Amino acid sequence: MSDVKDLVQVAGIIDAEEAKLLAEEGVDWFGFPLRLPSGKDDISEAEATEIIAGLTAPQEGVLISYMVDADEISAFTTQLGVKAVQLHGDVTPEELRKLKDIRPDLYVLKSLVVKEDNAEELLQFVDEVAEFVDMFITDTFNPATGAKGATGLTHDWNVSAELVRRSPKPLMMAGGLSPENVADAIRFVKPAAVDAHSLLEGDDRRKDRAKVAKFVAESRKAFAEIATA
Ligand SMILES: O=C(O)c1ccccc1NCC(=O)[C@H](O)[C@H](O)COP(=O)(O)O
Repeated sequence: MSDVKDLVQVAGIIDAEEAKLLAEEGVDWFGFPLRLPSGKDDISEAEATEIIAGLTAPQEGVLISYMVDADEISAFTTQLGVKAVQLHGDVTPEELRKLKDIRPDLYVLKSLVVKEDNAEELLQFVDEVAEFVDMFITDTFNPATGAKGATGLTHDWNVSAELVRRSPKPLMMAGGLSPENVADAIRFVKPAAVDAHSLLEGDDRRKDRAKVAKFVAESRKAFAEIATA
């Protein structure tokens, strides 16, 4: 997982059938939000562990977590058998440093949740923690609900683009990405990776095969374009 580039992640896997669909459509990383503060996980830890064990490289399972304690994060990733964790909570720079110290093998993604007026704060945070993080992921804040992830909302892509320019580490872009807008997002922001959840679902709240296929195809096409631009 050293040179992570042109990667497509889909988050919010709810069962083995959905994971199989995503694998068949060429998704690289599979995000499992677990132990959410709401207490309402979409999948059990046991089923997530089984799915993760069945993935074959370059496919990887990623724990999406609000945990903020390095020891707890480390223990939970070991339990699940994941090589990567996406930290969505307010983890301090000290805990990020500790996590890197105790688990140099773990690929750590830290979220940068974009609000109306916090671009400068995010840029400073990147400067502060980049050495303890392997990748950043931008996401969108929903002021109406306070949600920091899976909002289905886009944010100001100028902020994501500025974070890409500033960060010495690769950046995954997320927040309201869909089959229709992902290519424009990649061309504008030039991220190393993209991620989506809500807008790949059908009315039954499961991932829709046609939407996933188009999201992957549009992403690959745009990544190829920016590589040659
Ligand atoms: O995916 C979730 O259910 C989730 C829940 C709580 C925090 C983060 C979560 N996911 C993180 C992701 O990587 C999502 O895919 C990302 O927030 C984008 O979601 P969306 O805007 O719905 O595409």
